[in-house]
Amino acid sequence: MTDLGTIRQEIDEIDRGIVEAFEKRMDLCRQVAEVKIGTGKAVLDRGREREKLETLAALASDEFNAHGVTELFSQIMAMSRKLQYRILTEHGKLAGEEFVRTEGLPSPEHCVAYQGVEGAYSHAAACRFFGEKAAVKAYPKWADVMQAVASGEADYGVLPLANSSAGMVNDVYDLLIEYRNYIVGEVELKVEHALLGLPGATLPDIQEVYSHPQGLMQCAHYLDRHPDWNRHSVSNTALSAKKVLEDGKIFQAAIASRLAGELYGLQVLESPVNDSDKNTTRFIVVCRKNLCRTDAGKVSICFEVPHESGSLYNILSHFIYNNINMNKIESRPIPEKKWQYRFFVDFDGNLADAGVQNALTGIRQEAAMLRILGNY
Ligand SMILES: O=C(O)C(=O)C[C@]1(C(=O)O)C=C[C@@H](O)C=C1
Repeated sequence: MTDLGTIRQEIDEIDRGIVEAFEKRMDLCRQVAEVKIGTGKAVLDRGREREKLETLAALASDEFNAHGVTELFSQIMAMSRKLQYRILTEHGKLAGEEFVRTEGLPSPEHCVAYQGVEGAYSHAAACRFFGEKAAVKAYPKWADVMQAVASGEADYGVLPLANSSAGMVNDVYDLLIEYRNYIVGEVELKVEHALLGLPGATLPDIQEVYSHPQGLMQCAHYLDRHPDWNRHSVSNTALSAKKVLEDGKIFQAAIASRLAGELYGLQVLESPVNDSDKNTTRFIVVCRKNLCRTDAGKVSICFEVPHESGSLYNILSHFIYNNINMNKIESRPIPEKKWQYRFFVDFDGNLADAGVQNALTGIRQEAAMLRILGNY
């Protein structure tokens, strides 16, 4: 039997040959990129790749190797594309060039929009980001906030995007696509809910509890310990406090902030009632203008991929290849395309970074849709 050392020597020699052939191939791909820049032809040519994979797989001696050859050459061609995107980027074909770079965000001229009523967590987030003196304006729905920003009625809008216990705020993700506003900032707020009742009410009086669905979700374990309480959703936590005051019923309680309790003259029956003491909501600040702070360190994008095997993997490979740290991925259904999804990804970086530009150039060409939602 041949010993391991001898076999390995032979493998090493073959591998050297593969590297040499790979480098020759990449040199040719460099030339392909120059031609494509000249002609404006897209880097990705699915037809050519499919044909190549079929031809090469047919050269293999058995099915196992045919599968291996398909895998190997898919990767080689993916590498070739990444090299070409880099060259495209070097030639100034930048993804994300539509953004206007700014040292700091301009102060609001008109107002900052938030959803709910005074005392809402979004109100607190707006004050945290823009300062207590900023002119804020409440709107009934999240879509109204987006619309006010899109129309210029408000300079900025503050919306909750995710909560550390209840997860993503689906509707706000969908609104980011529906409206062409940009994310220009973010603010995290530790959320501590209180159970609020009318002055004089006690815990045993309570039968009906009102809050925003997110508030109810974030206090689900606490509420489970009171199975006889009926839970009701309203459009905002602070609004639930207002409602309890206005209804004047001793058996009603709201789940909202202490501040909302103070504003609407309710008393704290129990606090905190959220299940996790780390309960934190991440709010985004949106603007109609495509502003990007020069020191921005996070990019948010949304993309759709063709409905075929491996397409998400291919898109994510652009982050790995360009050494980009992706810190969040979420998906939302595309209503017009049954069982298809759009993806929302956050990653570290600035649109001026070469790696970010390479990755976005690749994703722009290979995804069915790409939107850069913001760099902040
Ligand atoms: O032939 C091309 O057009 C290339 O860009 C080269 C190549 C390859 O590496 O073979 C790479 C990307 C295309 O999707 C198809 C093929």
